[in-house]
Amino acid sequence: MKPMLSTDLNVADTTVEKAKIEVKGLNFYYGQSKALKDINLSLPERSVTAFIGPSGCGKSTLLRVLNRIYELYPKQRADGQVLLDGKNILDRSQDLNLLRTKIGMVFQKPTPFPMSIYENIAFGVRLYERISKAEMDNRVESALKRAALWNEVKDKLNASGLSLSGGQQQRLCIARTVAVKPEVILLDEPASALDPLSTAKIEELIDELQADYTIVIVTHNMQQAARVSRQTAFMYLGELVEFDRTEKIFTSPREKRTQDYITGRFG
Ligand SMILES: Nc1ncnc2c1ncn2[C@@H]1O[C@H](COP(=O)(O)OP(=O)(O)OP(=O)(O)O)[C@@H](O)[C@H]1O
Repeated sequence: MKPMLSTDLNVADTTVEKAKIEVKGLNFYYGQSKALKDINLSLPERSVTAFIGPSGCGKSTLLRVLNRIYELYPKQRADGQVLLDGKNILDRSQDLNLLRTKIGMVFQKPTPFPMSIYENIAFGVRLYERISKAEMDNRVESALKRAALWNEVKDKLNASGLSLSGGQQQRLCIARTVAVKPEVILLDEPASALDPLSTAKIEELIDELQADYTIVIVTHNMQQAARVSRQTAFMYLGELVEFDRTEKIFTSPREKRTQDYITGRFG
C-alpha cells in the first residue's frame, strides 16, 4: 500500500503508515557552517525514501546524521531530534554500536574489506554476535542470497572480495549490511559508480529489500529516484523544500524550486 502523505508540507500521515524515523527540528553544523536548517520529515517503515537535490544541498549530510556516522569527524554536530521508533538517537546516552547494528549504511564507492567474500560478511556479524560455524555459514549464504549475489559467488567464497566486479562488490557490501540484521538501510549514491546493468540489479534489489527494511537512498539520478522510491524529499541549500509521494514530486510538485529542479532548470 502506498503511504498517504498529508497536504501539509513535510508531514507524513503516520496514522496510515507507521513512521520508522522522524526527524524534528534538525540542524547540522560543519564547524561554524550550518549545512542543514530545521529539517522535519517522517520516513515510513518498510518503504524507500529518496533524497534528491543539487550538489551541496545537504543530502549526504542528512543521511549521515541518521546513523551518527558524522561523529567520527571532529567539529561536526547536530541538534534537534531524530527519533528511531520514537527514541531520540541523538541523545548522548544512545549506544552507538547498537545504533549501527540497527541502521546500516552502504557508500557510493564499493568498499569491500581486503579479505575473502565469506569473511567480508562474517567479519561484521562477529563484531556483534557469537554464533557457531554452521550458523555463520547459513548467515553468509542467506545474506548473499538476499543481495542477489549467491549464484555468482557460491563456488568461490574464499576468493577475495576485491576480485569481484564493481557491481558485484556493491552487492557484497549490501549483503554485509543485511547480514547484521539492521532495521534501516542507508544508501549513499549506491549505483553511481556502476554500469547500467549493475545499476538495474541494485535497483531490483532495493525494490525487494523494502519488504523487510526501511530504506533511504541519496541519488543524483532523478530517474532512479522515480523508479525506486515511494517518497521523495527535495532539498536545496540545506533546507527541505518539499517531501511527498514520489509520483507527486515528479508530476505536480507544490514548490517552484522543486519544479525547476526536476525540469532541469537548475542543478
Ligand atoms: N566535511 C565537511 N566540512 C565542511 N563542509 C562540508 C563537509 N562536507 C560537506 N560540507 C558542506 O555541507 C554542505 C552539504 O554537503 P553534502 O555533501 O551533504 O551535499 P550533497 O547534497 O550530498 O552533495 P553532493 O550531491 O555533491 O554529494 C555543502 O555546502 C558542503 O560544502
